[in-house]
Amino acid sequence: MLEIQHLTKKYRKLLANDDLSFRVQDGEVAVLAGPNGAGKSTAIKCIAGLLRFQGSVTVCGHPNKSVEAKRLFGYIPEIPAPMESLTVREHLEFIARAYRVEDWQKKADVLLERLELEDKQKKLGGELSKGMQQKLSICCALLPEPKAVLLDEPLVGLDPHAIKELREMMEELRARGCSVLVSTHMLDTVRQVWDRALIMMNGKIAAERTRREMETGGESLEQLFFSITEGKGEELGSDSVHSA
Ligand SMILES: Nc1ncnc2c1ncn2[C@@H]1O[C@H](COP(=O)(O)OP(=O)(O)OP(=O)(O)O)[C@@H](O)[C@H]1O
Repeated sequence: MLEIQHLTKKYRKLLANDDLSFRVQDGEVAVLAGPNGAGKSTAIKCIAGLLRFQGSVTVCGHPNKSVEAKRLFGYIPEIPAPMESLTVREHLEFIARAYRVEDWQKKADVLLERLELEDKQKKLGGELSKGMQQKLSICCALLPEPKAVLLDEPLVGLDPHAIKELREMMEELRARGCSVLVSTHMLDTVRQVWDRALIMMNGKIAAERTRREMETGGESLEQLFFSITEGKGEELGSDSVHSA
């Protein structure tokens, strides 16, 4: 489980995340949506332990910056950053050794095949296209079979085959009890997958719904998104991100 309590992040005077609290249960896919500048990437980077913040984040009960937590979560950043001088295969070997992944060669083969990178294994990180870098980033995050996965705009730049595979991978992660938090603008693409929707606006969670609540209320994810972001929603401020 991912548990976020009172997460607050300021960039100097800019309050980018304002007291966020939510959970992503085991076997649940939570989608984090919101307009540009709402604070989604900042939240994901804080949860991944890449930024300093106030509040607490735990991964399966472990503080997010602990070694125990880092063993348990995978992170797919918005902008992939492969190592220029390692090949695709060497990236996976590096991850396998760092995380002590058993039987990693077979698991790597499956991931590479699913994301159509099997013929790119000898290419260097610096020689990959943006989409290939993104696919490699997904393979690296999923190879250790994490218990929680953070995906920051993972669909941008992927071809239709990879989008379909990633969607199926999210469903498989959920089926094996993983907590998945995915930030995206492509609401249509995650329509089949999400269990919990978190709509961010002005650095806050402006609305949180489970799929069941939405289905009961007859509301779609898009309707909720526009009702919040076009000013007809709940508890909103007027600026896109407010200063402290
Ligand atoms: N390194 C930084 N230094 C200062 N301000 C930053 C930094 N990174 C982000 N911000 C600001 O924090 C706010 C939230 O940005 P963030 O990238 O988290 O939004 P987002 O919801 O992910 O947006 P997008 O959908 O455009 O990716 C914005 O006002 C942004 O300008």
